[in-house]
Amino acid sequence: MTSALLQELESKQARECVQQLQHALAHHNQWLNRLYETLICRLHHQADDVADAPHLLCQFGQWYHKVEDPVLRNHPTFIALGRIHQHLHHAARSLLLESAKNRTVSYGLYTSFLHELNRFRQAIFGHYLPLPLMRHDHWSEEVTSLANKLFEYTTEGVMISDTSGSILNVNSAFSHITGYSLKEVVGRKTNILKSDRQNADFYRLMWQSLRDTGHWEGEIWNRRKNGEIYLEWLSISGVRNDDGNVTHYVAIFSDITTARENELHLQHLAYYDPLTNLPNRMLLQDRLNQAVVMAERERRKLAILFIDLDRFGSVNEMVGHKAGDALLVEIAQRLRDCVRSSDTVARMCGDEFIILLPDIPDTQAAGLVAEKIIDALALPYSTEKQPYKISPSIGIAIYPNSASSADGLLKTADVAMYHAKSTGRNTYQYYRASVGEGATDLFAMESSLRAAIEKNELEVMYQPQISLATGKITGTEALVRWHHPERGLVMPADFIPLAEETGLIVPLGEWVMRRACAQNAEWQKDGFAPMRVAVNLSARQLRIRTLAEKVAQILDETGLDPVWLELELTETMVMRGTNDVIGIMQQLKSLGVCFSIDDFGTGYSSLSYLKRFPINAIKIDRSFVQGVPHDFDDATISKAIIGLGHSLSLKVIAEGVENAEQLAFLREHQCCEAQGYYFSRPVSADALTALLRSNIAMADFPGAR
Ligand SMILES: Nc1nc2c(ncn2[C@@H]2O[C@H](COP(=O)(O)O[C@H]3[C@@H](O)[C@H](n4cnc5c(=O)[nH]c(N)nc54)O[C@@H]3COP(=O)(O)O)[C@@H](O)[C@H]2O)c(=O)[nH]1
Repeated sequence: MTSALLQELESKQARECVQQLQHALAHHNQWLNRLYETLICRLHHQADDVADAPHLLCQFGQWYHKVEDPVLRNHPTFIALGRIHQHLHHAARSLLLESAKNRTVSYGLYTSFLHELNRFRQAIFGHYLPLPLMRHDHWSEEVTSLANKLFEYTTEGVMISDTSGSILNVNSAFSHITGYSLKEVVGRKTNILKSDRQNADFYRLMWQSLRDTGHWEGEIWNRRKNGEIYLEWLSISGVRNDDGNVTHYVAIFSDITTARENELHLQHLAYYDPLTNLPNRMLLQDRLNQAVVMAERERRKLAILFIDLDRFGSVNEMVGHKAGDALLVEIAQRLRDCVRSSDTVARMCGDEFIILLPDIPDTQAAGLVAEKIIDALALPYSTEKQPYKISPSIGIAIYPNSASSADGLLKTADVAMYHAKSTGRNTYQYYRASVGEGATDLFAMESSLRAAIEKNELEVMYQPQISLATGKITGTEALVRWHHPERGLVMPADFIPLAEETGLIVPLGEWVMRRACAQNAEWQKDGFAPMRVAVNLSARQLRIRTLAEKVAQILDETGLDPVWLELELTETMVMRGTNDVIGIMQQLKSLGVCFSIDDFGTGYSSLSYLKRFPINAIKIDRSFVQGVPHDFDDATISKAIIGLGHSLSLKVIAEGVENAEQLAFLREHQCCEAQGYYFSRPVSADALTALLRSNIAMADFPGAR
C-alpha cells in the first residue's frame, strides 16, 4: 500500500474516531443532564433552609458516589460539582468539630459554611437566591441545631470520649463504619477499635501530639466489630473547658480502605504490566537508575539483557491473540525463573523484555543468563497446540563497559539485540562499539525498504516454468528484486526476512502481486497464450482476514482472470494453518485462484493437509532436485513426491533444475513441469516477453545448449 493511501486511510480513521467521540460525548451530556435533573428533584424540597444542609450534603454524596460510568465521572461538570461539594463538606466538618469541642461555633466559621452552602446550591440549582445570613443574635441557637444535625447526617464517623478514653457518644456513621451500635460502645474504651497494625511508638507519638497541640490527624488501621481491619483517616481534637483543661476528645474519621485499594491498584497499573504482572518500562527505568548509582558507588558491574522474541508476530497471528497472550505469560514466568529474586525482569512492550542484573561478578555471568534463557524458551509450551519454536535475540550491555548511564545502557543493549538478530537470531550478543554500526545499518535498511516501493526501486523478475511434456513455457514465478541506490541489486534473501519481521511484507507482497497480475494480463493482451503467474505469499499475508478481498481487488484492477494466478505457500505455512487460515484459503480458492506448495518435502510433512486444503500443485524442493539422479535418497524422495502428486491429481513442478541429467531424470519419472537455471534465471518482464515472442522450446533455452 502506498504511504499516500495509508495516510488517507489513517486520516479517515481519525475522522471517524472524532465523530464517534463527539457522539459519545453528546450522549453523555444528555445523560449527565438527566442524572442531574433527578438529583435536583430529590434535593429540591430540602434546599431552602440552612437547617436542611446536612440532608443536602448526605443526599448529594450518595448520588455522587453511585455514578460509575468512567466517561461521566471524568466529565468536567461532574468533577466541578464534586469539588464544590468537597468544599462544603470541609466547612461542615470544621463546624461540627468546633461545635463538638466548644459547644458553640464562631460566627466566622458559620459564615464561611454558609458561603460554601450557597456556592453549592448555586452550582446545583443555578437560579437559586443565596440563603441570607442569620442575624448575629439568632445564629448561635440555630447553629447548635445545625451542628447536631451534621453530627447525625454526616457520612464521617464521630466518636466523643472523655480523657480516660471512655466513649460517651457516637453518631450513626460511626455505627455504619465500625459495626458497633451506640449502646454497644457507650462506656467502653476507645481501644475497642484498636488493631495490631500500629506499634506502641505510633500511639505514643499520637498522644504526645494531642497533649502538645490538642490535635492529631493521620491514617490509622482499626478493627470493625466483625474483626475486619480497615483504614481510616482520623482527626482527633481535645475539647477544653473554661480553665483550659482537656475534658473530652472528639474523633472524626472516614473509612478510606476502598480509596487506598484503588490507589494501590492504580499504582500497580502504573508500574506493572497488566498481562504478565512484570515491572513495566517505568519501574525498570527507576530500578535501573538506582542500580547504576549503586554500581557506581560500590564500583561493581551490572548488566542489561534486552530480549526480543524472534518472529513472535507470526506466532501470535498463528495461534491467535488470546493464546499469544497466554504464551507471553508463560514466557514471562520462564524469564523470572532464569534469574534471582534480586534481579528485575520487565516487559517493555509486545514481545520485548528487559532483564536487569544489578550485581554481576564478571561480564560472562550475563552471557550465562542469556544462554539459560535461550534454553528455557526453547522448551515446549503448555499453550502449544501446533508446533512452534520460541527463540529470543538478546543484546547485552554491561555497566560501565558499554555505557555509564541508564539511558546509555538501554540504548546499547538495544543495539546489541539488533546485532543478535542480524547474526541469525536465537542467540545473544554483547554490545561492542563496532556492533553499533551493524545495527544502525539494519535500521537504515528498514527505513529505506519502507521507501523503496514509493521510489520505484523494486522490480519483479520472472522465472519461466516449462512443461516437460511440450517443452513450452507454461507458467512463470514472480520474484522480487531491490535496486538499492547505494548497495546495488539486493536479493530477496537479504530483505524479505526483514520485511517479514517488520510487517513491510504486507504492502510489499501486494505490490508484487499487483505488478505480476498486471504483467500477466498484458502478455495475454499482447496475444501470448495464457499462462499462470506464481506469486510467493508470506505467512503474514496469509493471516490477513481481508486477503481474499485484496486479491479480488487486484485481479479486478489488473483485469487478470483468477485462474491465471497461482499463490505459492510453503508447507510449514499450510501445516500451521489455523481455522482462520483455512477459511482465508477457501475464500481465495472460491475466487478461482490456485495454490502451489513450495519447498515440498522440507517441512512438517503430513499428507492429510494436501487433501484438506485447496492445493493444485507441489514443487519438489531444489535441495532434492540437486542430488538427482546420483544421490539415492534425493532420487527416492523426488520419485516419491512425483508419485504422490500423480495419485492425488496434483501437478508436480521440479525447482532448481540446473543440468540435463536432472532434467532427464525428471522426464523419465513423469514430472509435469520444471524450473531452474538450466532453462533460465529469473529475468526482467521485457526479457521474458522476448522469450515468449521467440516461442522458445526446451531445447532452445540457452542453458540447454
Ligand atoms: N513473500 C515473498 N517472497 C519472495 C518474493 N520474491 C522472492 N521471494 C522469496 O525469496 C526467495 C529467494 O528468491 P530468489 O533469490 O529470487 O531465488 C529464486 C530463484 O532465483 C532460485 N532458483 C531458481 N532456479 C534455480 C536454480 O536452478 N539454482 C539455484 N541455485 N537457484 C534457483 O530459487 C528461488 C525461487 O525459489 P522458490 O520461491 O522456492 O520457487 C524465494 O524462495 C522466495 O521465497 C516475493 O515477492 N514475496
